[in-house]
Amino acid sequence: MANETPENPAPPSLYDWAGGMPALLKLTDVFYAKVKADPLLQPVFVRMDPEHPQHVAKFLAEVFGGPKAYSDEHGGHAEMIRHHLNRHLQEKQRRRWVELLIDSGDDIGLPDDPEFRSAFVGYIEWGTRLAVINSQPGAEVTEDAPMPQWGWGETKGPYVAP
Ligand code: HEM
Repeated sequence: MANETPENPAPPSLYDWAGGMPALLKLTDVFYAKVKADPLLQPVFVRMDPEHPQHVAKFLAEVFGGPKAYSDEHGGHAEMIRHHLNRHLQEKQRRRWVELLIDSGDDIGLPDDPEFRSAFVGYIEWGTRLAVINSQPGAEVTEDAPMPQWGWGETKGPYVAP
């Protein structure tokens, strides 16, 4: 961050604020259990790879400023897009995906300060809408698409008590 000083350090990454890899692994574990039991989403994930929850946790970790494990081990952004091609995802399925992920965040005690949740939901809205777009007929993969990097956005940092 450009203006950081010892008195005014850079804010933590969303990854660190969320609780790092243990929190994201717990989040996707709880989330995909809900997905598998959900009538709208169950058919979409019927052939889900058993490691899918861990892969998505690594993807989220990287987007939120954590280790670059999804890029190094699983093919990066292009590979994520490839998994969504021709899935014909519908808006109502996207909405349910978002709802269940937020519910899972509450279940595992993900930080619930307004600043974190606003940044988290901002990414989830953006990412799920892209997933739907990339699942429609004719969508193509851009091989060198960079991994998104998500920060605090307009809130500029975590909640600080008055
Ligand atoms: C922020 C939004 C999203 C992110 C970050 C995300 C991330 C990912 C990643 C990383 C993979 C590949 C996993 C791997 O490498 O094994 C994947 C696959 C997949 N995603 Fe998403 N996804 C998002 C939204 C959605 C939505 C909204 C749906 C459906 C409603 C969806 C359905 C799927 C399906 C069906 C697969 C393939 C699962 C399998 O065959 O194992 N995704 N997603």
